[in-house]
Amino acid sequence: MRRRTNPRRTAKPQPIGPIQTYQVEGLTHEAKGVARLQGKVTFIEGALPGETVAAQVTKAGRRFDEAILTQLIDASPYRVEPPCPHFAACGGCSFQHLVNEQQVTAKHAWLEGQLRNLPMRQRLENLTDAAFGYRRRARLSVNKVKGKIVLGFRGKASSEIVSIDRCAVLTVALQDVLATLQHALSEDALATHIGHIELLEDTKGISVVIRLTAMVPPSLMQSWQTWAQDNQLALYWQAPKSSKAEVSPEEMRYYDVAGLRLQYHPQDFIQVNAAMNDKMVAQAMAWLSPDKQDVVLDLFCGVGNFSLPLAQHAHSVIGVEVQDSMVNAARANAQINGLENVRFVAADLTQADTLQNTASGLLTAGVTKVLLDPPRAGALEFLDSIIKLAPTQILYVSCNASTLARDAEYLLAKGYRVVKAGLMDMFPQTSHVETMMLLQKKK
Ligand SMILES: C[S@@+](CC[C@H](N)C(=O)[O-])C[C@H]1O[C@@H](n2cnc3c(N)ncnc32)[C@H](O)[C@@H]1O
Ligand code: SF4
Repeated sequence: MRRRTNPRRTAKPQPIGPIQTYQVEGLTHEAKGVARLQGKVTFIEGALPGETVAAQVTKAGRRFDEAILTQLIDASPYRVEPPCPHFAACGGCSFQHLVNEQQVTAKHAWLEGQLRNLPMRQRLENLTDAAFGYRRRARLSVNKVKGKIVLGFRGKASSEIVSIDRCAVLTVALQDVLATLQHALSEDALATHIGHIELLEDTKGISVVIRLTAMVPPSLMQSWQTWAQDNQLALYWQAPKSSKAEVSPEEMRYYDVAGLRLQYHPQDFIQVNAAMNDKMVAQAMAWLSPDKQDVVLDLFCGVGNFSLPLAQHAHSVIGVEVQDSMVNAARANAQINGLENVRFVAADLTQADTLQNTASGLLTAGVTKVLLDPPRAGALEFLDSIIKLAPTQILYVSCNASTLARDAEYLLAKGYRVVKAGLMDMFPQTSHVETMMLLQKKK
């Protein structure tokens, strides 16, 4: 069977100019060294601040150039040998050549820049944990190249799949499963019928979700079921052309947070870094400090990762989430944990009237505090609906500092002030930056 060509496939950048010497002055949060040559800014892949490097331009723009490092002339004292042998080719990590503390320093400086227009009395805080072995969830692609099965991640310089046998950011148990899977897939008929494979580790154990691109004979599925049993793995299947929600069997997984047990299904969202999730939830409780007078609204609540810990302290909690499966899981989680002061609403928050329609109910409920954890696009569409509820405090958890800055500026104009904010290094070695910000209604 011919594989579809990927419309997003990108080619490896090619050098277009002479090799030149650069003094590197800065670092972007995407791990590109920043240098200037005759006044023009050049972003150099792989270069670090304080270094002298030889580099070659791959893309010349009007305002800046992009270049690749060809020779390290004088190295930074913070440069380290990347622990992962796949680092040069794999697109999963961008920072392994820089000692972890300096990665956090670079992300911190970048975040300060993003939030520069927001008056804040306190300095940004940093929340960190292990630099490797932290990922409890990973999605690997499968492809056949020149007759060989390739299981791995998309590449750094192109979207070709790079074969990965060990991945240093995965939990140790998932690293072992990956190695076993590589071996099992290499000669198996199933391999050509798989789009991607997801690995998950939680408190219950390890599961593997196989997304099929075509139906396969039941005998083949059965032999994989046996493989999974032999390796003490739970196996889930996603049928070809099915929606993300159609993953079978129905059997739920679970993870622990804040002394609670939370069920979820493998297609549901959970935070990828378990140790950082524990710290993040603890920080959210400490910053928002809900007490028995508080009615807390938890927007984008997933399976109740914040809502249920909040319900342990607050008078009551209302969680809002668009995915029915997660709302059902959240309701079950409240029951399992014996929390009767929390309810969950299934609603799409990007629809302007969602909160407005429920606003009268929420107003009667007397919401005092709001926690929101939106996707990258942020929350601008419904900030007015939140403001109408007049919460005394808003805790904003963000995976996109630029939409956070925009939304916080809006809240500032509407009578809130920023109490504090902090960087959460959820994904060390990568350029992702997560932020938590506490806003307070001015008296
Ligand atoms: C970043 S996750 C956070 C989930 C949860 N707070 C946690 O910590 O596990 C964002 C959540 O927002 C939900 N979501 C995305 N778009 C939404 C929308 N338009 N309305 C309501 N929920 C939405 C997603 O399904 C997902 O569960
Ligand atoms: S994602 Fe894994 S395999 Fe890829 S560079 Fe990072 S540690 Fe290595």
